[in-house]
Amino acid sequence: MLPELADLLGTARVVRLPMRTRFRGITVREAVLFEGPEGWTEFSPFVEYDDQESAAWLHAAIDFGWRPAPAALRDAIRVNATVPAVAAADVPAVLDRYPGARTAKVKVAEPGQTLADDVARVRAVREHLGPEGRVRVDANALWNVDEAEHAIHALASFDLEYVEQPCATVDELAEIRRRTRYMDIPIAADESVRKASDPLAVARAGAADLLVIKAQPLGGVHSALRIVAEAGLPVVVSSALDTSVGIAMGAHLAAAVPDLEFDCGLGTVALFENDVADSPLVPVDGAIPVLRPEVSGLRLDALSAPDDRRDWWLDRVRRCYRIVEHTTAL
Ligand SMILES: O=C(O)CCC(=O)c1ccccc1C(=O)O
Ligand SMILES: [Mg+2]
Repeated sequence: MLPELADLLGTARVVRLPMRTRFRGITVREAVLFEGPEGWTEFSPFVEYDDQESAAWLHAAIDFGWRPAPAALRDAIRVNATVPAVAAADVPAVLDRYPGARTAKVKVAEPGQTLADDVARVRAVREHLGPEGRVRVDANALWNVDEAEHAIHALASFDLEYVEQPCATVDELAEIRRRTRYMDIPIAADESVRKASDPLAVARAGAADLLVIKAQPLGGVHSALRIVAEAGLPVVVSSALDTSVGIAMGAHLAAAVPDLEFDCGLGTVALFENDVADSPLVPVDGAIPVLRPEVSGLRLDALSAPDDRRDWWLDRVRRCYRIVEHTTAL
């Protein structure tokens, strides 16, 4: 199942996509695309990740390009709008890029901002979506337990669907979950799943009500599906600021999850100025279709990364391939 390194590298295209709005400190996102027998696939670990962590992302890329996807149980996936840590006044412009979305995920706890900024942003989202909208927030592990308790209490009046990764560790998640139980707001684990040596530890500890599941960091569609089955918790399938190709990987995972009660974080192509497909996987009527987008050669050329970045990424692919070779379940 594992392709030869030369075959992998032979189809590699390294692209750079400018973002419309800064997200997680990122204004330009780089990705490697490969074309396997199943179609185009993506490798895009964040630049600061080490090779060990990035190897799971390469495993995922190979899985999606070289192994048939599991049977799809649905042909469209409802997605949430993703609202970066923008000023409240800019919220309507962000939400307008997600036509038909009934759910929004709002970034909070951004370094350099205050709880008042978070409250104003979440209020603006709630006002825009109306009482029937679903509003969730994501703190990316940036609060300690006391800060989280204070912030969740301040945000509770906006009727939160859940709070994603309020604190960093499994113990802290368990503690904040105990402390906020009276508010009846579920706690979701993201980094505690995708960056943990044991992605099931948080479920086993009873430290979260639901899990955020991402195909690339969890080693691909098949291995993520196994984690979903073993965790026994509800899941949200999300992504990592991918091109339409990586989003398609997430859509195929979401399509195969037995129970999908939450809208998925697969609408983020809307945050980019450009994409590798003429028909990008952006939400229409609040959903994306489960398909592999047609990648455009012209767009790949226009979005090509400069030579030094291409060399950096291909070296990274070589190093990660050596790790995958020795650990693979493919
Ligand atoms: O879930 C979403 O709405 C979009 C994806 C997202 O938020 C994200 C994208 C890149 C890196 C981290 C995260 C995150 O969920 O923390
Ligand atoms: Mg998250």
